[in-house]
Amino acid sequence: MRTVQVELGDRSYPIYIGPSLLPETGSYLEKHGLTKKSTHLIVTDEQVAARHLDTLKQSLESQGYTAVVSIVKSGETSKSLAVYEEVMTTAIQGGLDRSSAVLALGGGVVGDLAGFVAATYMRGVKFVQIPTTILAHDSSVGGKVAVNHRLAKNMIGAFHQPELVLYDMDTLQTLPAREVSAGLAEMVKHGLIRDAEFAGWCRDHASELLSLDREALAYGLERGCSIKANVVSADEREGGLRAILNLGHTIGHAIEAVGGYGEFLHGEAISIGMAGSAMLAVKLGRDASIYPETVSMLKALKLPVVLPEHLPTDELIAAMKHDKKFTEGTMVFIVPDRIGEVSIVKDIPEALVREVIEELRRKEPEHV
Ligand SMILES: NC(=O)c1ccc[n+]([C@@H]2O[C@H](COP(=O)([O-])OP(=O)(O)OC[C@H]3O[C@@H](n4cnc5c(N)ncnc54)[C@H](O)[C@@H]3O)[C@@H](O)[C@H]2O)c1
Ligand SMILES: O=C(O)C(=O)C[C@@H](O)[C@H](O)[C@H](O)COP(=O)(O)O
Ligand SMILES: [Zn+2]
Repeated sequence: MRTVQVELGDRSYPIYIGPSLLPETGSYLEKHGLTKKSTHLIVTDEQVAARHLDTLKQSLESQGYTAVVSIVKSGETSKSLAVYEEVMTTAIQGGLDRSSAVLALGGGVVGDLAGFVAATYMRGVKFVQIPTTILAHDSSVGGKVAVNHRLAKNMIGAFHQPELVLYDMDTLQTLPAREVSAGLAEMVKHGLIRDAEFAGWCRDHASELLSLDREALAYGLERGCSIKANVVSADEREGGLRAILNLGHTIGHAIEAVGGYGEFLHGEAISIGMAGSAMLAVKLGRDASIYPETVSMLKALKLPVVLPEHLPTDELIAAMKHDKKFTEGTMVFIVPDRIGEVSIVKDIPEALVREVIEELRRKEPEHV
């Protein structure tokens, strides 16, 4: 088993990554001091429940824990205020109290939704992340929790750190191929922002990662989580540095919102967004190789890099103006300086963003 620590003073917590962890959840909760006197809440989705809910329930029962369960529909549309209210209803009817915890069993959708419930139920209760997707090596770490608004992603949310992250890699073996690639988008993002060698490693080990080779995955998840943990430890509430984790997200979140939260998976949308940021970097005078190199890494992981025709530029630009980095009337982008290093650049002219959007619809470097 590998352990990555998120250092946040008295809110520090471990990310346990390894096989056969889900059946041991009860023992981990005990080790982390979760009470057996209150009822807890498991939040999961239909696909994950069908595969993993019984194992979790049995593990909790065997250690003397009681939990009620809220099963939401699978997919991004469950990150909504309507579903949040449903989950809250289960928590209230189940009699959760201030010593209870919310356990998120699933991918980033369940994690963000359940986390927002944990952050707000009785003004905040304990939270445990039990991720089951590759993408969730990002979403389960760092405490950003939220639901979407029709007009903009993650618009209604909070910062609420988990007590622990229990990442049972066995669960990943049942992920559909499209979800595997989408998850790898955030993995290579962690390399692109902070570690050129790791970004190259992701490309060079793409076939192992795509085929869910356990050793490659364990290394990739550990390295991705470590990079994320370091950034979060340095800037928990995104006063500055943490914004680098948003590489590709200004365009990516706009694609998700304009696409109606369902057409594109988060990882697919930010892959196109990362290609766009690399294109923007070149337009801003960075080395011309950044764009083809970025695109080659994304394509190796079977990710999209071209923006589909049917998403109107005006709607995308309007959605981008709801980006959380958009302040004081200026567009802020995370711009690669080279592979493995990025800058937070303010005052990006809208005309330049429009140019990138238009080119992103058709352009794919020929030599990639
Ligand atoms: N909070 C953060 O820091 C953060 C970071 C990155 C992404 N996110 C958010 O995460 C969300 C995307 O997360 P995701 O990609 O994990 O999506 P997801 O939670 O929707 O899971 C993807 C799909 O895979 C299914 N699934 C999950 N685990 C499975 C398994 N083990 N086997 C088979 N199927 C399984 C789910 O039912 C779902 O249909 C987005 O909403 C994004 O905004 C948040
Ligand atoms: O943890 C962060 O910080 C991130 O930006 C990670 C992103 O991958 C993630 O998609 C996050 O939810 C985006 O947050 P937002 O603040 O742009 O809504
Ligand atoms: Zn993301």
